Amino acid sequence: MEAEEDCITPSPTLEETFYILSKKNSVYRVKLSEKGLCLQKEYNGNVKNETIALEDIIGCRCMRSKRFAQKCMWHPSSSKKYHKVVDENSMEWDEKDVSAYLYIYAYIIKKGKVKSTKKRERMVITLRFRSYDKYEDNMREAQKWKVTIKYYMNTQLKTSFPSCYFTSTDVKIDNKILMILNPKSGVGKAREVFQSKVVPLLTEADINYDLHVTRHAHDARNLMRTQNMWQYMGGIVVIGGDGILNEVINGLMERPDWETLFQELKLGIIPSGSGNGLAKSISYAFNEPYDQSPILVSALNIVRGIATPLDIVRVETKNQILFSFLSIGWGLLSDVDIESERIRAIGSQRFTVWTVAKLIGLRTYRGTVSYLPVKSEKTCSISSEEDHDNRSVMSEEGRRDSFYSVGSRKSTYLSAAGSSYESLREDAIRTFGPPTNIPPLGQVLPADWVIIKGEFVLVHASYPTHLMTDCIFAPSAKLDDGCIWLCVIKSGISRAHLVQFLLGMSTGTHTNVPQVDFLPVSAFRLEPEISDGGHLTVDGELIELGPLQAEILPSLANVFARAH
Ligand SMILES: Nc1ncnc2c1ncn2[C@@H]1O[C@H](COP(=O)(O)OP(=O)(O)OP(=O)(O)O)[C@@H](O)[C@H]1O
Repeated sequence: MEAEEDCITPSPTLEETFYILSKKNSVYRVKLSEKGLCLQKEYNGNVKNETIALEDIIGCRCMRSKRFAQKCMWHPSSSKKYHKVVDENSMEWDEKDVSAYLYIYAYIIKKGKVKSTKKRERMVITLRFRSYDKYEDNMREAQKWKVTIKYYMNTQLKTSFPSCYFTSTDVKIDNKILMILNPKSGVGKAREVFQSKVVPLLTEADINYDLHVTRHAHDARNLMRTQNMWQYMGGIVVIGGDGILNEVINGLMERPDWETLFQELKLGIIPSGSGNGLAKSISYAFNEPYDQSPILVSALNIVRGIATPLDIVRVETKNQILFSFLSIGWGLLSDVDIESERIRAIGSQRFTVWTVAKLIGLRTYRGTVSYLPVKSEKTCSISSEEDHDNRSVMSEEGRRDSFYSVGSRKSTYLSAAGSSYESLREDAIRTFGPPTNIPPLGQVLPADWVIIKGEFVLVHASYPTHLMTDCIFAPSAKLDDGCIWLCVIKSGISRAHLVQFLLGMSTGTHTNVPQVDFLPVSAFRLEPEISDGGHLTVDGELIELGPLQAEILPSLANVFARAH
């Protein structure tokens, strides 16, 4: 007997041999350990091993035969349909068959059709338990396997995200998820995508969820602010674009309990927008084959329940505080993003078409860009011990009480420290969230800031790698590196270099183009000349043109990701 490859089975917890009735001399030895399943096929003296890693398993269900028993003990789902089964609690079972079945759902990485590409593929492993004469005894065996698999999945989750809520006795992952679907995102197919591609996975993974379909802009934001989010310790997931996730994050920041919610809650995104920058960045960070099946890969992140830290950026304008997870832009790229809205129906191609149009009549904008360079990546957040003149550093107490009114256009600084804000209107919505560590807008910046005054083609900042699926804007970024990656292009750049820059954004080579500055910073300030016009965007959403400053809040949020 020779093994093709070794199964990863460090001291298997459960082990069972299953016979294949249709093939004499063939058996499957199946071993379960905390690493996953080892399927060992023995046929005429040869041994073939296949390992299904635990992180690739999303769930399992016990079933009972509906009409007739199958002959094979396990098979990949891609092969023929063998027989019908029903849920163990169904009344439609076949009395003559005492077998119990365990269906194990896994999504494994396979080679794609194109060389060197990979993709995730569904695989269903069916184990038939029939050693005993009574169905109840066979079902007990199947249940033992199911409970053990779920226990291992749960343990993996606890290790990766200890603050998650679990009941100590029940191994079922029963935390409810809130799904927020934007029916208008992208080309308007989010509902269909959810029903056909996401719901089946949620069922296989036994995920308990509520679905909220947004009715208008700001619906998700209002929901976050006003509803009890503590019932959604399974996470909050948007089915839409980056704009709807931006609403969720800002809505959560409008709650007094924002701090604990951000610690406990996992946020997720199933892409159906036109940009989908964060969904791509998350998969890119963990080397997941996103491009082949973005929805499947993103939904798998969610059903496995593992989370990883994500940097958030605090954005301050003249009249509001915003929280951003993707980008801030002024000039060419933001103009393209906003102006191409009118051809939204053509999908993500709209960006390419509009960029070409903008290059023909290239505009520049006057203003001042200031930034605080990082001292070293990974530690580039602003230290609160630094002694800057005019800096507003808040005490822990002040931090919890800090709020800002987004309903009010005129706000007054009340605290001496300067980063606690109060609305002039009683009923205004308050924004909480961490305080600033940089001087308020309008105040002089410390000496370690770099200040550039002039005329710009664009100023664009990104914190994760991708602005859009096919735009790797900050190739060196990590989800939690504590850096804002700031790109500055001044007027005077040659057309050739600008084209090289734009083309390079799909591969990441644009960062080395001459006349392009690409810098990791902890914070920056933009002071555009309003009369020059142009668009200012945060996470791809338009905001009023005016002075703005941004600073990194390292690892403030947690996002679903296949972080191993
Ligand atoms: N039911 C709705 N009708 C109209 N607008 C909505 C609705 N629900 C949400 N919105 C608004 O739509 C905006 C864009 O949504 P979303 O980000 O989901 O899609 P997108 O713009 O196509 O994607 P991307 O941001 O990735 O480009 C959000 O800012 C949100 O305010």
